[in-house]
Amino acid sequence: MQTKPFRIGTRGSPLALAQAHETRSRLMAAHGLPEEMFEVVVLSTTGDRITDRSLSEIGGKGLFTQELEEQLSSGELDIAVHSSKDMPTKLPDGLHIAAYLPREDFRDAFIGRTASTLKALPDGATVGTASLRRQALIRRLRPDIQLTIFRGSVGTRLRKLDEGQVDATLLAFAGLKRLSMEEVVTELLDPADFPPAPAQGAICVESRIGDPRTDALIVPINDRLTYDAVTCERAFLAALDGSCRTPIGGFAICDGDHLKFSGLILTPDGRREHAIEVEGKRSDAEALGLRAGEAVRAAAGPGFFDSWS
Ligand SMILES: NCc1[nH]cc(CCC(=O)O)c1CC(=O)O
Repeated sequence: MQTKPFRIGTRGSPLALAQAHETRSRLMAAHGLPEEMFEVVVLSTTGDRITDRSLSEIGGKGLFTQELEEQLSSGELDIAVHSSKDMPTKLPDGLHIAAYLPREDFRDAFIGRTASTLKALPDGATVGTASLRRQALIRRLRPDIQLTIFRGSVGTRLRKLDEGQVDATLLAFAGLKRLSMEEVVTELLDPADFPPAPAQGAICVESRIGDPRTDALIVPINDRLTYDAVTCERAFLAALDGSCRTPIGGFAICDGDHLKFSGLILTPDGRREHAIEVEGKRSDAEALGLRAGEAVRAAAGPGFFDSWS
């Protein structure tokens, strides 16, 4: 009997490819299947083609996922592998996140050229980042710093740093580790005062709802701790509408059956903020995230969200 290879869709950036290959390796190991059973299919997305503007300017997170999701819905792909952080909170009808791989370190990494820590940067130093969250968190700690929009792949950003375009940049530690580039990191930022983006550091597998062949393959590679933590974080984002113009940080930590979530929203200038902590049962992960999002939204009041839109 001839079996069609299982088609794994991914973007073509080095990080995306590393994530797709990790997913394939885990599938091969979980089922004892040979590499030929899996085909990694590389697609270019709108987000990959536009690299000179910030994501919020060009329309947000969906730009990295749309092409993959279209091919998934049409049956061209069996799964799509993504950075969970890049996933919109609402997925197209008929698709869902079927699994999360074991999460990598979710902290942000500081990569300094003229100083090794954020605190030690000279007055008025420049930092390159396109992330509204990182910009707001930097402004909150170091209002003197000049921010430059920095996009492109991890390699592109590190090259710009090397060329001296900025004094420092920030990247997800997880991405650097997956690319075996962690030696460039000069400081790991403490999530207590520099919370990561919700879902940072977690690879997710998106598939069609009601596709038993795919479910049978995917379910064994799901990491339940990651699933619950990221589900909570994404619920927090969803409760806040996940607008990509709102700087939002947050992370959940699972310990046995217990889950603790810490979230933060701030204004882009980093001057106003609302923090929240909730904890409870891991099985209530989604409800806890929603509750945290609703509480922080109520505490902030509508004026908080209007003040910059
Ligand atoms: N938006 C780009 C993006 N999406 C996911 C990661 C890192 C890997 C991860 O969070 O899993 C990155 C790069 C970065 O923020 O440094």
